[in-house]
Amino acid sequence: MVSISTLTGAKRQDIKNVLLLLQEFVVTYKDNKVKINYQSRPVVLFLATLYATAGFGIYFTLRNLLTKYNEYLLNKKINRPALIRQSSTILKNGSREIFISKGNNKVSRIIIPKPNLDQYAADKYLYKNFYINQQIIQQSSKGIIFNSKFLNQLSIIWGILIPKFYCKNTSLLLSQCFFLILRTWLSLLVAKLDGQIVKNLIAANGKKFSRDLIYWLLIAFPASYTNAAIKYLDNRLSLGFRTNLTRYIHDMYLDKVMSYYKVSLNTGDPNGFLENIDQYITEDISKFCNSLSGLFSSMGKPFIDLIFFSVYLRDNLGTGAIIGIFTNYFITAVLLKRATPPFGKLSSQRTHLEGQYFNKQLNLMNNCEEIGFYKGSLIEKTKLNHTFKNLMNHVNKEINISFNYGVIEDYVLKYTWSAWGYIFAGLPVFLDEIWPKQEKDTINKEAQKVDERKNMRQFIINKRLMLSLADAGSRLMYSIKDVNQLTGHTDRVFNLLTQLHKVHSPRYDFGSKYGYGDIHGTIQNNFSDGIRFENFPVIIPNVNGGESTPLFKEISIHIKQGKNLLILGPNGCGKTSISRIVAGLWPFYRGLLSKPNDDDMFYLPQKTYFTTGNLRDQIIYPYTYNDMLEMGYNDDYLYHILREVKLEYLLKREGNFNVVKDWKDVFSGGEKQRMSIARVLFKHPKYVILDESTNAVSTDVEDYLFELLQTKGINFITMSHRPLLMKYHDFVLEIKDDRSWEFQDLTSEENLKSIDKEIKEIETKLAQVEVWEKRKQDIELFLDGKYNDINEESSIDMGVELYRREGRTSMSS
Ligand SMILES: Nc1ncnc2c1ncn2[C@@H]1O[C@H](COP(=O)(O)OP(=O)(O)OP(=O)(O)O)[C@@H](O)[C@H]1O
Repeated sequence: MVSISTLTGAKRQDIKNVLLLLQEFVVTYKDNKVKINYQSRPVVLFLATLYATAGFGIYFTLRNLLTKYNEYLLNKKINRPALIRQSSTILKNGSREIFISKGNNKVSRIIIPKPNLDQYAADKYLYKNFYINQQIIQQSSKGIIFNSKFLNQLSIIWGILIPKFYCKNTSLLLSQCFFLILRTWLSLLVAKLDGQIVKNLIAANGKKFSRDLIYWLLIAFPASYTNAAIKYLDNRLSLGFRTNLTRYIHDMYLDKVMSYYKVSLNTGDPNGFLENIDQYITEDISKFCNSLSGLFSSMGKPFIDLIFFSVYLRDNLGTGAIIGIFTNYFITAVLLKRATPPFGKLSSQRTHLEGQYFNKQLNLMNNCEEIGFYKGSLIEKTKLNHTFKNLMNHVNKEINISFNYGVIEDYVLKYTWSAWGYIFAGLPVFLDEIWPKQEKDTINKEAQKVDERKNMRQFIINKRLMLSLADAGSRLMYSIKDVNQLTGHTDRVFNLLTQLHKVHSPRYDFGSKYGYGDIHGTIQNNFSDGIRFENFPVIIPNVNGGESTPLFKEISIHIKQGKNLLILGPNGCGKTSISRIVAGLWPFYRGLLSKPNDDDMFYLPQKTYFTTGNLRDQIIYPYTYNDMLEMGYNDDYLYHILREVKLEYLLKREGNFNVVKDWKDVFSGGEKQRMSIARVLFKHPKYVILDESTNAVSTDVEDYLFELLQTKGINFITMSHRPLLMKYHDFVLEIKDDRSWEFQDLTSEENLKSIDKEIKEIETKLAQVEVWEKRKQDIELFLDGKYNDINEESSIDMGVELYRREGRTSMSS
């Protein structure tokens, strides 16, 4: 503790003064001189905020307790919650039920409403028509008074953000508006109170000063509450927008149409091509939602301020002053708008470049092993540096442009407008000063003092309001930059939605000029008698659509139920392309394709995909653990499957099925393929399409796996370039180098005979080889001088031939 006696004289005096002042406050309050009006605005507002806070607190606590109780019941119902990870089930009403692991062996349940597929079909035309309208507008610019591409785009996206009036986002938006108005009103009260406090101070009216100080502290509570509420609602609104938009996109992106695949091939249309779509879905949407919700507070608040303050100031300063202020605002706003660089475009370019850099890094991570083997560090570094340099150049350019603009903007908005504010706030004071001068002598001194205090109070209020007005105006101007940035984000999000709608169309043909080509092929699903191709062309989807040349001549074959087909052909002849068309990844331009139900078919791609998750998830992919339980299977069954594909040691090694690893890096090439076959056994489809699915396993394991599939009664269509696989198949479709094809029934009498004949021929040739090997040994012995036991059939001529071939120089031996 510092004793007062130890301080210097001046400091001691200061402290004494403060203590005296405090004492005066206490005494005045004790003497009940300070009269608090309990019906005054600050008190009412304070109490209202207090009650509202308590009300909300009780409501949210009850709600949390209810949610926790429901989760408790749910976790009790589910025996092994820790095993349920990211699983989803479709409920009867079409909504999706998702269980999300919360750690501590607990899960929470989330319901995602059923997507409205009709809406996507209808919305497609909004995006298509937008571009058609834009083209028309560009062609005939006359006659259209007002057209804003940005506002048109935003109005279309708005339908996703707020799909109907009675929804969560509407209530958030209305609450936001309420708090924005409340804040402006509170600012007015604060300005008045400010003026009052200064007036009391000048008048040295301790009683009123204390009262107003109490009011000030009381009103600070609702004011702070309102400010926090605006920020809170801002974040919640952004989250609400993002949820709606992301769900809308996910529903289109990840449904049966497989837009995620089609978008990746959407390279034909240079305007529509979405590079780094992952960045569009993650970063761009988030930025768009943040900047849109932020704009409500950054524009809404100054806008409401401008209206409120100017109405109030008009009463104090007169209409002329308000017109003067707004004329100044308008002129500077127009000038500044002209000087504003294209921030939206710049920010959209930066996002694009950042995406490129991010993806190059991701590519390095995903392929680190391969790059390591190739010793490709240097070239990867060069590429990364190049992309980074592009990004840095752009950011530099942006910083430079922003600097110049920043100087002008700050000078005009911060200082010129404030100076203008001072002038107008001071006007009534100066005018009052000038006007009563003639009667100066007649006015008594006391009245003059009262007038001065009044003037001071009015000046303080006006100054505060004027500065707030200038601040509101400048914030509105600053938000032009935000609007510009929002324009860039909106354009990117709109482009994403347009492309998704384009590829989502069933008639989408991958990049023809308008994206919707002539797809005339007929697909007959639920075909019960195997698979049938009639005049089936294999066409690579491209700008020419169905008109481009098929990879090989059109096929017409029928593989009956229970039979297996082998498709043979050299690299790049189009084997995988057949499965792409059958699986619906590529469009079917012409002909007829009859195939079983989608549920009865399973495709094993050349490159096995491993999902993030545990060992179990790898076997049951694409099913979830919940699905597995519903299908009546358990972990014992999975162990049985692992044994069948000779991978049971994995379970022993890893310990249990719940081990989570990056499985693509853990499994060897052969293990990956055996794991794929395990998936087939789990799914047990009628047909499986195997695309080089056994080329990494040894021939004995390959034999075993094919026999396993046969014993399980699973039919297969195998794509390969190894004729050896014929023995497991009934038919072979061989694609030749000249794009022709040959179809053989390996089980026909004729074929069986020719195979027998071929086997005999091979056996004869093998026997011959054995004879030749024996003779060769005899000759070697002869040449080495050990001629005692040469076979009679061996000849000197053969020896000479061998001698010449092996380049010996002397025949002395
Ligand atoms: N998206 C695409 N754009 C352009 N060409 C493609 C595309 N996809 C495949 N192709 C081409 O189509 C041809 C057939 O490819 P496909 O993958 O069907 O061959 P494949 O017979 O399965 O070859 P492999 O035996 O090497 O697996 C190839 O020449 C390939 O380059």
